[in-house]
Amino acid sequence: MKDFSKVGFSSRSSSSSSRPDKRGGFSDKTYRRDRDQYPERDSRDVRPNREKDRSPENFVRLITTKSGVSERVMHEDQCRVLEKCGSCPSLDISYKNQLIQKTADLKLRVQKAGSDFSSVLVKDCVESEDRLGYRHTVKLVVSERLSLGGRSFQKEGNKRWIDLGFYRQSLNEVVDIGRCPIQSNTLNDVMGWLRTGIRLHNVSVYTPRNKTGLLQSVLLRTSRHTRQTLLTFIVTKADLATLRPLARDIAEKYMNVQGIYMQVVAPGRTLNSDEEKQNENLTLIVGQDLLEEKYGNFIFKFSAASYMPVNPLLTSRIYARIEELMELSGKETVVDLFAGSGGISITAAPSAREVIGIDCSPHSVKDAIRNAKINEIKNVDFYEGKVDEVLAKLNAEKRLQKADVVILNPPRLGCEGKTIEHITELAPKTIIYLSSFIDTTFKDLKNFKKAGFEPEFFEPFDSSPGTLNYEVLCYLSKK
Ligand SMILES: C[S@@+](CC[C@H](N)C(=O)[O-])C[C@H]1O[C@@H](n2cnc3c(N)ncnc32)[C@H](O)[C@@H]1O
Repeated sequence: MKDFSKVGFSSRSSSSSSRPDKRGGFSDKTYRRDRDQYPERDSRDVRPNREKDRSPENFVRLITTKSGVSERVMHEDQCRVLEKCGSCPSLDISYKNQLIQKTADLKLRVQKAGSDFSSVLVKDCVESEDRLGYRHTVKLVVSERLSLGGRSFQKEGNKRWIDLGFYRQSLNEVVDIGRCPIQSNTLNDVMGWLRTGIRLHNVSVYTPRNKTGLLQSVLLRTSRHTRQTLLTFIVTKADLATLRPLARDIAEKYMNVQGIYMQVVAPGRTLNSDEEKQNENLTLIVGQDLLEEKYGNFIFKFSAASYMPVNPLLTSRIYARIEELMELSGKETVVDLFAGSGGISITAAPSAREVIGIDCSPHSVKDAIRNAKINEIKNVDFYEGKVDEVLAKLNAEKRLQKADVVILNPPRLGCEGKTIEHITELAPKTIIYLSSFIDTTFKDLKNFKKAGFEPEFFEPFDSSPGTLNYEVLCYLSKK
């Protein structure tokens, strides 16, 4: 276990050279100089707020047309690549108005979804207590710039410029996100060490044009509670000889880095969510394989391969709200579908008779079982497999034929196969659907409605301030 009182930079290396030191490590001074090339702020024009632009309709229009947002609120954490990156179109709109905008956006989508939902109440968007620095998991593309301002780096010997970021909208170019204001400081610090380390350890970067190079992207996840961080290098081939010195150096320099992994993915191929979940080619290079996070009063340990929510403080709030909506008296059977590492199951368990959690990821189920043990929860059973298959099996074996409450939190495309049929066979009084992609959720809600489950309200939660994303709790009851 690492000593978390020692967070931040280590001062163990005294070398000030920009080359690796005798042990192959790089110096703090080099790191700081590299970091200063990516300033956090930039000066921008502040345009006056105009009262007439503040109606919800205007906000929806402003974000969808992208033409001249007229309310700009400068705050000290302004992002220097706001427009280039494009991920946070409402970062410089006041937070109060971001919430109004998201509520209005949901109302519009509910209206558009048709007459099935037109009379359903849409509640106000619940705020995120962390408005900046809330993002605790991210996947970043690694790219190497070969020239800057007309100067070629290659012609100047071993100088290199490494970018970590996202593909620029509609262009095949990576925008380095600098010190990203919506990202936790821990992740921003690790990114700084990464840029320096990749450069000084001479790790080659994959270039789609030439189809050469080793490092494609990095997955980072960190804990708000302990700052423990796990890092995964996504590479084109297993090359531990190259990656191990870099991994050792980063783990030694940055005390929060708990474990560093390598994952091999075919060159240039996008890592789809199934591959991320299966993680067959995941190898631990240095350190330990778990980080510890806290939601509400419960402790959770996550491995690098299981699903981990992005905004921890808001996640605690959503779990607490789900538990409240379940109205449990201690006699109920609760079924938690797409249960991940067990967050909802474990939060609900103390108020229920029993909880059954299902997820297809073996890593998440392993984490969920461990998390139940850590929190001394004994009335939860987790099952691994596809939701529709496991529900059918549990029903056939008479292990699960009835439930009082079903909570489901599926991935982007919603429910597959006979999932909805199997849920309605359990005859729950309440169904709670937590959705990150409301447009695809309407399809499932229509099927629930056909089976007699009416949506009573939609409650949005601002999981990603500054961006257009939010999550929605849909509360359904049997009519
Ligand atoms: C949005 S996450 C749910 C997270 C979880 N509710 C939590 O609070 O951490 C979606 C989960 O669904 C799982 N999953 C995706 N497709 C599935 C399927 N067909 N059957 C079972 N689980 C699935 C993924 O492994 C992932 O853990």
